[in-house]
Amino acid sequence: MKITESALPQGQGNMPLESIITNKHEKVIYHYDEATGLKAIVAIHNTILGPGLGGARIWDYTQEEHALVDALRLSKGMTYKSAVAGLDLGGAKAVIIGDVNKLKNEAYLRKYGQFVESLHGSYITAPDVNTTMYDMVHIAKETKYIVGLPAVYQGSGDPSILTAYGTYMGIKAVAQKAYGSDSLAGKKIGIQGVGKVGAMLVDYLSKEGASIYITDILPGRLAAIAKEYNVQVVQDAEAFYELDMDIYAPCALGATINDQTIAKLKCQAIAGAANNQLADEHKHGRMLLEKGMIYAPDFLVNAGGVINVHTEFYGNYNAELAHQQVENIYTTCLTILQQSAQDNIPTQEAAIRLAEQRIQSVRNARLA
Ligand SMILES: NC(=O)c1ccc[n+]([C@@H]2O[C@H](COP(=O)([O-])OP(=O)(O)OC[C@H]3O[C@@H](n4cnc5c(N)ncnc54)[C@H](O)[C@@H]3O)[C@@H](O)[C@H]2O)c1
Repeated sequence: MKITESALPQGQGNMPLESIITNKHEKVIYHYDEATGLKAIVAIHNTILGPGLGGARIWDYTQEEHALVDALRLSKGMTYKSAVAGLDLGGAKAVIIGDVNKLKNEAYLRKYGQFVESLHGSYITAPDVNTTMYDMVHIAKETKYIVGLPAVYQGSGDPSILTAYGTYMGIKAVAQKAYGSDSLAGKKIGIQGVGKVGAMLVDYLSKEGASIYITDILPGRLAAIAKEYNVQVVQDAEAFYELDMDIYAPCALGATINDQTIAKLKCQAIAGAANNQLADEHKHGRMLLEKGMIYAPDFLVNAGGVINVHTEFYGNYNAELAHQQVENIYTTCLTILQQSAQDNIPTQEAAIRLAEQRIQSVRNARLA
């Protein structure tokens, strides 16, 4: 089976189910509840470093196989994200199938919480597409294996704040590599998508004196940001790729780095918060390398959110510790960029290699 981009909320299309299944997931569980209409899949990819943590997304998939593919792919991504961020967490993801507007209510969320509880902590749930930190409050009535609650419930609150900070660190790291200095003063930076993360990124970049270009499909978002900050608004989404910018920061959708956009982009570097930026991880990672364009791996740059909830899971939420750990994205990113240059491999591959080495070394330490 092949799926197309439009079938998924975000991410890579044309990925055969068979190739994803060979990713060696530890466990995949399907749960159906007739009374509430809950249909959920939890995919646990790898728990060598710790319990599998990943968000729960609700999406009205046209076919249930698409949901399975999404769960398998995203849970594997979480394994790498946590491993490369140095967290004691494995990778997992929950995908809940259905129309969020028709189905989501307290009973539905509590039923989902019971399902999570039945997995005895091998999976820890969190907010994702169509699930908010306020939904977590209902889910938490049924399970202790949950993070991402609002601050008033002793949770870590809105993850976007640290995701934006991590993205800012990634941008500074690519600038250091490209220009020999991580100062962003005067650098032309294009932010695609000024939602929760993109808007906060504008704030960091404007404080550093960057020259900021923004685009978004929502004119209201553009107007709100332009009212508050000195930014150039680009209405034409396609023309955005051809801008004379130094750094491109994708903060909207996945798969925006593809055959068409690589041909148009003139920037020196790419670093942004969006998940699954490379339409084809191998092909487009290699194309960027060959074009001499520095690419900060997305799952490293946007790890601020999972770093934030990580400290919530292991005891009391510690904002200061989380902030420090997010700052480390800068150093890790430089290490990966260096490794990629040294071995002439795409940065995404260098990041995956680093994650796999860490998982393997911890596995070896346990066996020794
Ligand atoms: N929020 C987090 O903590 C977090 C963590 C990890 C990854 N991410 C990823 O970062 C990205 C941004 O997250 P967010 O929380 O800011 O989301 P958001 O929904 O608040 O913002 C996304 C913005 O992108 C805009 N957009 C959508 N399609 C677009 C297009 N074709 N061109 C230009 N703009 C477009 C939307 O209008 C919106 O303003 C997403 O890909 C998300 O999955 C977010």
